Amino acid sequence: MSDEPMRVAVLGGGSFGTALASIAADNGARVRQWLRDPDLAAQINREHRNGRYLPDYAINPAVVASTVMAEVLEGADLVLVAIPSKAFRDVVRQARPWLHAGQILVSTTKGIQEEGFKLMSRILEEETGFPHIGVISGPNLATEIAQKQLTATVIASDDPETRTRVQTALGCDYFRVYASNDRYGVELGGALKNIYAIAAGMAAALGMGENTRSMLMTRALAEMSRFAVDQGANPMTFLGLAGVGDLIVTCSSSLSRNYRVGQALGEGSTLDEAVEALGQVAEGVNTVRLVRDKAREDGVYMPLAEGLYQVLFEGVPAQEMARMLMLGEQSSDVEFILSREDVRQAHRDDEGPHG
Ligand SMILES: NC(=O)c1ccc[n+]([C@@H]2O[C@H](COP(=O)([O-])OP(=O)(O)OC[C@H]3O[C@@H](n4cnc5c(N)ncnc54)[C@H](O)[C@@H]3O)[C@@H](O)[C@H]2O)c1
Ligand SMILES: O=P(O)(O)OC[C@H](O)CO
Repeated sequence: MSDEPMRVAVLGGGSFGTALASIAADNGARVRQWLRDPDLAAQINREHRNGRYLPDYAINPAVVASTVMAEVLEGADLVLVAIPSKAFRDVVRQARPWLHAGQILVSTTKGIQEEGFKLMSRILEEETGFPHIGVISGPNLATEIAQKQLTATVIASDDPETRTRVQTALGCDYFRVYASNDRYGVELGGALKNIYAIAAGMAAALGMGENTRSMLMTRALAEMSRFAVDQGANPMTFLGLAGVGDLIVTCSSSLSRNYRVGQALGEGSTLDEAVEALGQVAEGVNTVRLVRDKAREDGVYMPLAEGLYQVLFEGVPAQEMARMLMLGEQSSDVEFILSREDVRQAHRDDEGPHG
């Protein structure tokens, strides 16, 4: 490997993109960050601060921000795409003329494209056809990372070079980077947990207790892994940082934007009011709609996603969601040990001919 510093490009000027850019610069990389807003780019270059998304964070002065894609991508070895899912493909298309097959392309985005139910790394693949593609996901609240609180993420790719290069670029003493080859599972975990973070925020605002929160998170894990396995992911991924790890943090912290949307709904706001007050993207709002439709289409049992969908889009009061949870099927605890079908069959047998 050469002694030249790694050249990292970050697309996106939000809080996570900014924190990752600064970590890479701390690790000695030459870092360029692309964003749309020229005033924010100027502020990052002048004050080494992102006043819009992470006002109290001292960005490494070596990070150079720009609104010009060519300047940011020129010579980049690693490209991190930190753009909300709705704009992701569009931004990758803008970047495409400066991308090449030798680069490592990594999505940080925890969302789903409506057309074709596609995850972001799939979009990277479709738009480029390049071989070094990965995704990072884990318990990664940007605000805490900016405070250098200890945490870890997962780099998932079936390409070993992508995994090791990202571990080198981003791993440091407060941000560990673990590896996985289940790209789809890791990416789906990151998208799905946003649904349950909204439900958890709502439950907290409605005054539900710790037992309830624990039940909600655990049944959420069962539901998200059931769905993910149906879609082809490895269930073991959900035992890791990008599964249960990210679920716990996002369902527990009001630093999570998805959790905050849920809290606002539980306090009586409409969805529009909750999203407007947030002023940032909460991917879970869109994800719950897409996942609920997909689960229905594929016959996957997802009572929590269904209940949340009804609260968000069909005017069902938030209190009803808790009731629906308690009225759901009393089925298997861990389906990979005892299948739901076995529990159902036992009930049918118990009812017998008189039942
Ligand atoms: N913030 C976090 O704590 C966090 C942590 C882990 C992962 N993520 C994921 O990473 C992704 C990026 O998160 P973030 O918090 O850095 O940013 P964000 O989701 O708040 O997005 C903001 C950035 O995207 C830009 N953007 C939005 N629409 C755009 C468009 N049409 N064209 C160009 N740029 C556009 C905004 O200008 C801004 O720079 C998210 O999708 C999220 O799921 C976020
Ligand atoms: O602020 P959220 O809800 O988008 O969550 C941020 C990260 O995904 C937490 O890992």
